[in-house]
Amino acid sequence: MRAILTLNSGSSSLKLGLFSEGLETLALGHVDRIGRREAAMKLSGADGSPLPLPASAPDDFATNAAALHTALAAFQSAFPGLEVIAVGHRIVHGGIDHAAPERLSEPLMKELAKLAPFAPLHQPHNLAGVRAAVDTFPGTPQVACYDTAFHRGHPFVSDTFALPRRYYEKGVRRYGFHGLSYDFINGELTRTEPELHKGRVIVAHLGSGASMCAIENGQSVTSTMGFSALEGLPMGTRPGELDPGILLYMMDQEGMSASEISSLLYKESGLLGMSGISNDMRTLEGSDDPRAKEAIDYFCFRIKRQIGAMAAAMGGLDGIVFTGGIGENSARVRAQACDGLGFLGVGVDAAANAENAREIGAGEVRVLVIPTNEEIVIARAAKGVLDL
Ligand SMILES: Nc1ncnc2c1ncn2[C@@H]1O[C@H](COP(=O)(O)OP(=O)(O)O)[C@@H](O)[C@H]1O
Ligand SMILES: CC(=O)OP(=O)(O)O
Ligand SMILES: [Mg+2]
Repeated sequence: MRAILTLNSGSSSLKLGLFSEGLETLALGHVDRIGRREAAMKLSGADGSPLPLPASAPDDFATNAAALHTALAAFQSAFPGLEVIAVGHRIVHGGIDHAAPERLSEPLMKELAKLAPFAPLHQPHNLAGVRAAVDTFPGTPQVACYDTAFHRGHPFVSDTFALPRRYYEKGVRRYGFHGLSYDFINGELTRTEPELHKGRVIVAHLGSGASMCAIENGQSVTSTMGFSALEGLPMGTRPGELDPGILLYMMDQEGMSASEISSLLYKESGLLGMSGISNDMRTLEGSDDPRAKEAIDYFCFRIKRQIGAMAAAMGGLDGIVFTGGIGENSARVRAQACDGLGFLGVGVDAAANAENAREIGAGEVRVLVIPTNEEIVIARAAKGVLDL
């Protein structure tokens, strides 16, 4: 069986997708906590039912490459005769120049590696995923799909910081991320909501990483994430928007090094840092600790602020789409983020919201819940680029 494989390698997780040449989903995989003893893999077939897992050995998930091999072995036993004809990769950062998916080559890998300092939690792992796939499938074409690409056409005011111009020239710009997810939602709106698609829509991608994007007539206007995946909304372990004076204070007064600050910002802040309990929204929602409530309140308040800001950026609002693990599943977050926005025409129907219904709005502004699918965007791009 000929298939397209998609990979999304994160710092401690690996997501895989297996698609037929006709782009039907054959299987999905998710490996969590790579490199830790509690590492775990979940595989599901086309209908979402779990696929059998092979017997596991201690080193199966020791590294990204090991996790990839383990997951592939499981796919191979579930689909005898599996032949991977292309591998598509989520590459978080495409920099200034890469605005469309493209075939990976050694020179391109070198160029993309130079962007690693811009996305230290993602880019090196994405590229390690490419290396592992090249080793596993020598000669098989590999395609890069950039998380930044969706935003490359946004206007200059959304692309720049108010720093001396030389930094802009050096690439210190607002890139924006989660573009594969926004691309998917945008495509769904084109297909199912053509009128709304022509209008002004805010998409809130709320997962472990979280961002929002204002999309007008299918084009990214502005996004909460900028230069790095740290800006904007608070996230599982990242703080989101922060006064840069705090970083100066940490360096000058607390004597913190760049790597200590980096660890604080990427791994110890956000929902985890605020609550002191967990980076996982489900756990926080299940907790009666007041710090869990405060962390959720802060998360929702920042989303609400951004809805107002983005509506202003577009001169009005026709729809809001919630997506990502939290956006798709947390009725509490959706309700709280939209609470008090009646002046914008935003309301939420409590019963529909509680059921995670597709349409949850109760005002003039459409409010939708649409599950994202970054994997299919990668598979489509691989097929398109390689003309399969
Ligand atoms: N039923 C639920 N209620 C609230 N939050 C949920 C629910 N299911 C998943 N989540 C949250 O979604 C987040 C993970 O989102 P996801 O998009 O899967 O992450 P990733 O960015 O790793 O792909 C976690 O905070 C998780 O708690
Ligand atoms: C860019 C980003 O934050 O990605 P993720 O949500 O996968 O962490
Ligand atoms: Mg994500």
